[in-house]
Amino acid sequence: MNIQFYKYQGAGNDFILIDNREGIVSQLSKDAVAKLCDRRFGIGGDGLMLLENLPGYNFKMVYYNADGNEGSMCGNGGRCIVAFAKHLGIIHDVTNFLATDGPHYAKISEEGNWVSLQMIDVADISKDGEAYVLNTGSPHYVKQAADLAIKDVYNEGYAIRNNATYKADGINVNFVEKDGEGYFVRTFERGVENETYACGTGVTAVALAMARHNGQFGTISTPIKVLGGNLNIRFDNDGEKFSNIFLEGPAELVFEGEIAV
Ligand SMILES: N[C@H](CCC[C@H](N)C(=O)O)C(=O)O
Repeated sequence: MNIQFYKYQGAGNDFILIDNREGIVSQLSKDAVAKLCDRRFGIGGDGLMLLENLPGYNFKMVYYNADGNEGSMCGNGGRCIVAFAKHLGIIHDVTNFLATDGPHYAKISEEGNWVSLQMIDVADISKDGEAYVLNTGSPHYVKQAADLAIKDVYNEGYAIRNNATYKADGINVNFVEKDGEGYFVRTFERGVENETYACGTGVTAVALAMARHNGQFGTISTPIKVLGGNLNIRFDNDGEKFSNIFLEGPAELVFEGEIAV
């Protein structure tokens, strides 16, 4: 069977999107998703999403990592599926959709290529040595680093993601370095099992962890540079929890086509 797909990217984190409102895709096997996401044997992508109907919401986001496993929340994927919903005419400037970690509110620019996505509130941040560990919809490990541009993110990220603490459930590993008013971040992603060009829940985790680290309270805006572009995170920190967290950045349709599944 041939299905129509759309390829999106947000700061270089790229995704395959399928309009599944009519239920054309009933069951995607792990192998089928992995093949579609393969950059040589398929379309290529860090993940694949189905946009589905759900009463009470504009749509439901179903997210798979590139290895074919159903993933947890994906921030850049969330921004891309909002742009996709606008492209399909399902929404205009605001939306309320359901993802695996709960409801998400988002705002999209008139041109449809800039998305501000609300993320779940975060109260718990723990430490693993010097690193911070927190869940922003997906689990993240945040570690400060020097000379990040030349760091071996693959091997160091791989070693942390596969150590005794994290091997079973996996974790996304973010390295962060101060950069002007904000930060530069590189991420080894669980489920892709490689470094990606950007990770939305990851830069969100970094912004919160750095606010905790630096004892910053109130309303905070943190620009973050990643390999694939620039993102911004806005949030409130009252000392008890982080709320009104928004991940902001570009989301663009790259191409569309048909593929056999
Ligand atoms: N790229 C994603 C993260 C995907 C989460 C996935 N790697 C997992 O831990 O299941 C983002 O922009 O937030």
